[in-house]
Amino acid sequence: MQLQSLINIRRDLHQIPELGFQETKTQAYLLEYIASLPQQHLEVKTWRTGILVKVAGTNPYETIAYRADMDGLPIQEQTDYSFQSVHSGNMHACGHDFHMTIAIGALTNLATHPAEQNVLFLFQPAEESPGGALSMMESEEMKAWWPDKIFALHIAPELPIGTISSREGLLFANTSELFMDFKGKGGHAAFPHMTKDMVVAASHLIVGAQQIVARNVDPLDSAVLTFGKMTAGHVQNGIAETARLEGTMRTFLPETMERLKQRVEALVEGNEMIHDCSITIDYGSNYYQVYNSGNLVESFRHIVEQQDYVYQEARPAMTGEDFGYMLRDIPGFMFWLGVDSPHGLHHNQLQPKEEALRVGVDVVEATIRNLK
Ligand SMILES: CC(=O)N[C@@H](CCC[C@H](N)C(=O)O)C(=O)O
Repeated sequence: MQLQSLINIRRDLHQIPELGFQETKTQAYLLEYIASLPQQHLEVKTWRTGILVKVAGTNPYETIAYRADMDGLPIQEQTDYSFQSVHSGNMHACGHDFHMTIAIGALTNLATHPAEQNVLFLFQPAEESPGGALSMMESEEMKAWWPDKIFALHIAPELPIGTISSREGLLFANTSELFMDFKGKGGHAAFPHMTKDMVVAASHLIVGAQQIVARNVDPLDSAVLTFGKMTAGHVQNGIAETARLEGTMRTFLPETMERLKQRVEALVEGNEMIHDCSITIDYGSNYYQVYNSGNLVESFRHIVEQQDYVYQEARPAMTGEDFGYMLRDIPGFMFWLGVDSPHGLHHNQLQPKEEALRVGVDVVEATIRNLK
């Protein structure tokens, strides 16, 4: 498939980012494209807003799957692209437009020149939140086409084009979302003694939370607790009755996540007493670590090097991915694809270079055909 065709598809998808399990336009776009391919080797199913495409092999001894996530993020795009998101407030700021386009590129080639084994393309909704991998795996559609091996990629803004990076074992962390709702008593800014100020309570909790990792996690282990969003109050001269914190926790060890949750709960109890308020905790969605199968990563490294791309050993990252659930039950791996963007993942100016689409398709197709 020509680079320009890949670019056109990526740009179309980039314009219509949709949040988890709302990917109806994205699904319709992909289904229309898939229907335009030669159909003799293809079978297509939908599951919620996702799609499963099976390409029959010429001498099938197993099924290998490639998974592409489909959802965008609730971020207002600030790029100067002529093909900016037309869904105000949503953006493909995590590269899922790339992931889907690369799947489409490899699928297009395989539809006319199938591999020996069966290939399953999984277009999976809701990676960012609330997580689609686990429920997709539990669906009748996926159970009927259960693969023997699986892999996926993620764009890496900090790596140059042509560089591929992965590692055996742990690649991404265990994650838990963290939502806290504060309820106190609002009032006039001039009468603080008659109120329970939730701006102060939430600020106090944020500062206290900075000690949780620093003083409860073994320095040789790793964890992160980040609050990415804080909302409270209505007016500059009023005292806020409610506040909400939204964040995420990341750990390399599953047991460290349990420790973080215990300490968060203790901190919340303490803050309720100090500020005479109520605080509820919701852990939202939790993702299982991404743990790569060693022998498959080794085979993958050979495939990358045979294609004259650069293979670089990755460090584990505190990113999360619900693809971890797929790797928990199916041998496989995930890798980083260099896209050389000056701005990183989840940034409102993420601008991956489109030449990386060609590299992605080459590597995915070669992996499907040659992974041992
Ligand atoms: C690759 C990537 O950026 N993934 C997301 C996954 C988010 C999981 C969940 N919504 C959370 O925030 O815990 C990430 O932020 O790492």
